[in-house]
Amino acid sequence: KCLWEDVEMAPEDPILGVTLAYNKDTSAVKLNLGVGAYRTEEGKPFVLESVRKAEAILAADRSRNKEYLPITGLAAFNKLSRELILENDCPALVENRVATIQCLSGTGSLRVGADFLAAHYPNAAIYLPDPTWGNHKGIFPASGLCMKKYRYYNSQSRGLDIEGMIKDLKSAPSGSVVLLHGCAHNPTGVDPLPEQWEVIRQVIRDKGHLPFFDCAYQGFASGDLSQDAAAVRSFAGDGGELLIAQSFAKNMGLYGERVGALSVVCRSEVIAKKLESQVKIIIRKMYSSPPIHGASIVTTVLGDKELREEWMSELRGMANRIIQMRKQLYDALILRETPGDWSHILNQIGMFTYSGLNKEQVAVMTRDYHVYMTSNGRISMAGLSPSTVPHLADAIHAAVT
Ligand SMILES: Cc1[nH+]cc(COP(=O)(O)O)c(CN[C@@H](CCC(=O)O)C(=O)O)c1O
Repeated sequence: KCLWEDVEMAPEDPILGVTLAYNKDTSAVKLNLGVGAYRTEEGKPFVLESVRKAEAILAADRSRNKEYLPITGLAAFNKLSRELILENDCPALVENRVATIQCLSGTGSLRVGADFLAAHYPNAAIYLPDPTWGNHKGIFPASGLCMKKYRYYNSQSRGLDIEGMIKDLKSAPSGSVVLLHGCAHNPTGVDPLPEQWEVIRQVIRDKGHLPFFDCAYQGFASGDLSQDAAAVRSFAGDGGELLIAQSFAKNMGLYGERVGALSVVCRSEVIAKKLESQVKIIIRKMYSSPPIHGASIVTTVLGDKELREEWMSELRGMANRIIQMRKQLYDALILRETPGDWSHILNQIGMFTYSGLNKEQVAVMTRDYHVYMTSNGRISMAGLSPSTVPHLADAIHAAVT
């Protein structure tokens, strides 16, 4: 018998596998609305102008080399990244209480954070919103954390189940880890209102829970970096501990560069230094040090006033295009008198519409209209353009009538 003959063929990832199926489809009208990656009106991936300019600056700089970065990554990147998510005058920053470590994009930041918690915050379960980004359910158990869930989405109202969420957070054992989406909740596109965030924050602090923010879409949801960071900042400003995973995949279009950061807000500078030293031990044995190029792009863009301004306007442009697609899809369904209330398409925030279509309806749309999306009914709005909205509306209409 050959070695590994009995190894099972693993299933494709529910999100990334959609793209593989899409690529195999030869139809001229196929639509990839699966992976959360921005596309232009022409349906093409988008390299931001501010990023191209930053890369030109880097390429022209003959003093640069390809030496190893420190285990914690590019120091200038770490500083700029934490200042982006937290306000410069945030007490935690002013008192130097934040340890920031460059990691492999959002996924890597979550995984390093999870390994850190498994080692230094043992016996606590991590509570995930129901539903949540699929890979959360892979990352945390891989680090050895016990996973629980808290109610989040109300499928009847298609809104936040704030009562259920608060009840579950209150009944969780004190000191539990609570995973929160900073903005643009994936897959529902439903975010707490500012006043609801304040209730959530108070319950978490009263219970001594440890909040872990996953911030993969800062600036991408509303187009405004501060608005999208408001929830995280309210926690960081209250003096308690906090973990933050950041990603520059979407908001700077650096998907394949794998640029992100894990920040741990502590109660003192001394504790932050000790935590950083322990996170270094975890990273050294995992991948030793992070890639230099993407972090250098982010540092160049954020560190230059003009490039940062240009980036912010490109960010608003991407967010606005997605909002336009929401309006056009909604109008197309109204025009077709498609049965059902579709106002959630307009009310949801960020890249995704959580359509409410079930997996059978999704299967019909794929089979008959070559529309590719995740089986939970999530539609990546960035995959749409004015010319393809009618095709998607036809597919949804057929699926629900
Ligand atoms: C909430 C959330 N957190 C973290 C990440 C990780 O992103 P990265 O920085 O690239 O490691 C993503 C990407 N999720 C979209 C991209 C594809 C994926 O699943 O990965 C998605 O949900 O389509 C998220 O949606």
